[in-house]
Amino acid sequence: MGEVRTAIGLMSGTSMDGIDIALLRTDGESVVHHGPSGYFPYDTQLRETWKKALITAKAIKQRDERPGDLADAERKLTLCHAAALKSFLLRHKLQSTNIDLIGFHGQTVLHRPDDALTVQIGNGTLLAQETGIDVVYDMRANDMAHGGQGAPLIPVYHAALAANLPAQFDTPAVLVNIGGISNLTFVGDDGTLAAFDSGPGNMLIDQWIEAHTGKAYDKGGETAARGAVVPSLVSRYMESPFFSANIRRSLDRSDFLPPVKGEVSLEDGARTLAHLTGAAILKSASYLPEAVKTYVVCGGGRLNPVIMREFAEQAAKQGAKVIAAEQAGFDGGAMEAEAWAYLAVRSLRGLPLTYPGTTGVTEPVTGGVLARV
Ligand SMILES: Nc1ncnc2c1ncn2[C@@H]1O[C@H](COP(=O)(O)OP(=O)(O)OP(=O)(O)O)[C@@H](O)[C@H]1O
Ligand SMILES: CC(=O)N[C@H]1[C@@H]2OC[C@@H](O2)[C@@H](O)[C@@H]1O[C@H](C)C(=O)O
Repeated sequence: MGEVRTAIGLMSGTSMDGIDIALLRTDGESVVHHGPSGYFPYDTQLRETWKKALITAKAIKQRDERPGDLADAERKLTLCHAAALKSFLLRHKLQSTNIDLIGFHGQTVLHRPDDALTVQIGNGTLLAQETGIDVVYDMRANDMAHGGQGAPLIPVYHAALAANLPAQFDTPAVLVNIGGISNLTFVGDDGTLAAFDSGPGNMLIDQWIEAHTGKAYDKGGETAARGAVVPSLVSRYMESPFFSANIRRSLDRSDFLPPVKGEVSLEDGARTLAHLTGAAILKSASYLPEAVKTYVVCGGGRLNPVIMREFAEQAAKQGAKVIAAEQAGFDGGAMEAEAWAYLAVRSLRGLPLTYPGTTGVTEPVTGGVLARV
């Protein structure tokens, strides 16, 4: 076993709803201890700032460019992370000297795998200065530099967790993250690892709900529960070349757009998009090496009962079961942040973050930039 470190992962995902934090003790291979976790939501003003940053970022040609208001947004985002971390430490009676390392994802503002361009705003050097803790950041770039999709990065952590899947669940199992975008990791009984982005997760539902109600998401799937699936709309999304291409591409938020307002009712739109989330995962899973028996769902989508029901009904037709991460003993809310802690420790040890089977990278590669205090 390598040196066990206490690491904190900080994740601000494509939903742009807030910062997930989790503490992990690990050597980057085995997980020795799952520590506390937390969530620090962004207020409306900050969410607007990140949304503007997505628009500004479209002008970026080289990944270190920060046009217009982007440099300001990056500083603001980094300071938000520093504040969240400090309050997390306080809440759990921890000192910065108790923490060896931070794994900092930042906020993806642009992701164009076809142009080998991925940009996460977040200044690792500033975060190290502000917190007094070493930071590993920018973990996607090296993968892309070696021909990878730059995402998903979580599979190596999913694989570590899958080794502890309770025996009552049939294998092969797939861990599915339903965040803004969904991604999945297949862990074969022989250890085969296959992973990719699987389609829109919650992001279309969030945008659809916000456009009609001003609310950030469909809490408890309440709106979707009152609607009906519109098959023609499902078909339109499923006709996207994303689902039929020869290679599995990673996704940017802008790759799928919500329906046009007025096209269907608010309720039918929400229901149809919840159905689509499951349909997209299952279509993408058809490219896996074997038929899946159990889908273990993490990420915010597991908290939308309509997504879970729609997904479970469609999966059952293929003989597969859908369970929430908690049913398998995992923390489905903390998993991404834990993964970033795990990846940071792997980066420090020079261990691979990604593999040909996970991002299509040419060979297993490490990644990340270390900012020392
Ligand atoms: N109680 C709930 N009811 C319905 N939906 C919920 C609930 N809680 C969270 N969600 C959904 O989950 C989303 C957040 O999920 P999550 O935090 O996993 O996304 P993310 O990490 O930002 O995305 P990604 O994994 O793509 O980077 C919210 O935007 C919302 O759509
Ligand atoms: C470019 C980028 O930030 N991609 C995210 C996004 O959100 C989900 C999916 O698309 C996944 O590929 C990735 O995040 C997860 C955490 C990952 O890299 O594993």
